Order: sequence, then C-alpha cells, then structure tokens
Amino acid sequence: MGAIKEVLTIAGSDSGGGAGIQADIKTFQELGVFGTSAITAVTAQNTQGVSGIFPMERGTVRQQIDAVGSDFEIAAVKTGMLFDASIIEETAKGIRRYGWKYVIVDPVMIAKGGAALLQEEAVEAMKAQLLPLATVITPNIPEAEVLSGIEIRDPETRLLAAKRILDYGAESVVIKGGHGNDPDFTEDFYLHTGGASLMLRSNRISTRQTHGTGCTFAAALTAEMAKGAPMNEALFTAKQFVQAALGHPLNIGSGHGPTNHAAFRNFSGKGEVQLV
Ligand SMILES: Nc1ncnc2c1ncn2[C@@H]1O[C@H](COP(=O)(O)OP(=O)(O)OP(=O)(O)O)[C@@H](O)[C@H]1O
Ligand SMILES: Cc1ncc(CO)c(N)n1
Repeated sequence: MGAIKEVLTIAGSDSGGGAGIQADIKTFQELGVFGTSAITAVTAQNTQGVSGIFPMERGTVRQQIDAVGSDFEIAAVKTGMLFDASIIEETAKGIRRYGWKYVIVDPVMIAKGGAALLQEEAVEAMKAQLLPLATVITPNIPEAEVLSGIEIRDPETRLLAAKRILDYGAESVVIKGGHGNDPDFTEDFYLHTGGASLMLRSNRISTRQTHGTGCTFAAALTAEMAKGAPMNEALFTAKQFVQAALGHPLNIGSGHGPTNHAAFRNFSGKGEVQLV
C-alpha cells in the first residue's frame, strides 16, 4: 500500500457535525485519505438551523493555510463556506502559492434554513478569483443559478448554466440535483470544458435527514481525486457515498438531521446509482 494521500479543506465549522469541516473530515477518514483543515468561520448550528456565524480574520485563514501548505503534501484541496470577499482572496492566494493540483470548489451560499453562508457582494470575488483555479465546481441548483444568471428549469437551461459557469475559467462543473423537481430521481450533471459530459442518476431518497449532503459529496470527490481516480470514477463514488449516507439515516436531532457518513463502508447497493 502506498503512502496515505493528504488533503485540505478550507471551510466553515458546523457545531452540529453534519456539514462543513466536520462532514469533510469524516468523509475523508471514511475514504482513506488524511484530512487537514483551515477554518474560515465558526457557525453555531444544529439540525434546526444556524444561530450564529463568526468569521475568522483573513490572517487567521492565511496562517492555517500556510501551516498546512508548508509542511504537508496536499494532493487535493476543497473549499466550502468562505463567507466574505477577504476570505475568498486569502483562499485563492493560498491555492496559487502552493500550486495544488486538484482544486474542488463547493460554492456554498445559503444553509437549508436560509442563513447566508456567503455574503452577496462576495459572489463577484468568487467568480473572479476562485473559479479560475477550480478543477471542478460543485454548485447545487440555486448556486448554479446565481453563478450563471440563468434560471434552471429543464436539461437545456441546466446545460446553458453549466457552460456559462465554465466561462469563468474552471476546468469542469457538476450541477448537483438535490433541489431538482423530479419526485423520483436526482440527477447530477457534469460538464468538462472539453465538451465531455456525464449524468449521475439515482432514486430520490425520501428523508428529511439531508443536512450536509453537498459538503459530503464534494469531500468524497476530493478524496477520490486525491487518490488518483479518473474523474468519472471519482464522481460515481462520491454519488454512491451520498446515496449510502442518505439511505441509512441516523435519526439525530429534531430538524434536518445529518447524513450517515459511515454507511458507505458497508454499501452494497452499487446498482443504485447510474452513470449515464
Ligand atoms: N433526496 C435525495 N436522494 C438522493 N440523493 C440526493 C437527495 N438529495 C440530495 N442528493 C444528492 O446529494 C448530493 C448533494 O446535492 P444537493 O443538490 O442537495 O446539494 P446541496 O444543496 O449543496 O446540499 P446541502 O446544502 O444540504 O449541503 C448530490 O449528489 C445529490 O444528487
Ligand atoms: C459550516 C457549513 N458549511 C456548509 C453548509 C452547507 O450545508 C453548512 N450548513 N454549514
């Protein structure tokens, strides 16, 4: 067995443990990579919502990135909640400083209960400074609409939105389908600048315990890319990881509970996700 791959997440802390840094580290551990972190903001949060947001100073973010970057061989870096333009700038500078190969940008904007995890005026900074560095961006449907300025109603508008997002300079994008309107299926649509596309389709699992699915998906993708999986396989594993995590709920908390990050180890439902 080769040396364990080291990965970094630059994201917010979720005290409730289902999303953010906590989801990332749990997912990294499950998929056999070594997780490090740079915390951008502390949130007071549980399954019912966000009750407080405490952003870090930009220098605190920079120092964490430098502490990790100067000592670890980071095979892939993931970004999550970045909150404001100054943290986006530090994150982009850090990624450029260390020249990390795989950059997975989850453009987190709004929590399930409606709390803003990214300030509105920071969207332009994200487009200009971070998206050009991304190997893959993983917006959900509302985030893809904000980034592209296109309302996603059907496969045609989804394709247009994906193309528009790629115009900001990322290598590829996956528009996640959790917020889609099909009651039976979810579809995550992947598009590469070279024109190649993929669809990850699964049964829609009927559950309220969906807190942190987006972070978990992007973290699993990060882990698989760090291990050297080709993009289509990394996407497939990430989708299966989330399908398992949603399909084996833990029943924690009284609101939108966390997914089960440990379910994938025993997952045998390979046929539950189709790669089209
Ligand atoms: N009910 C569901 N059944 C099956 N898969 C789902 C369901 N909801 C979301 N997913 C999957 O979870 C992943 C995350 O998708 P989603 O669009 O919900 O992201 P998100 O809104 O960023 O998540 P969150 O804000 O909860 O972290 C995708 O792979 C999507 O297909
Ligand atoms: C800290 C944090 N990051 C991301 C999300 C999005 O799920 C969240 N709810 N909280």
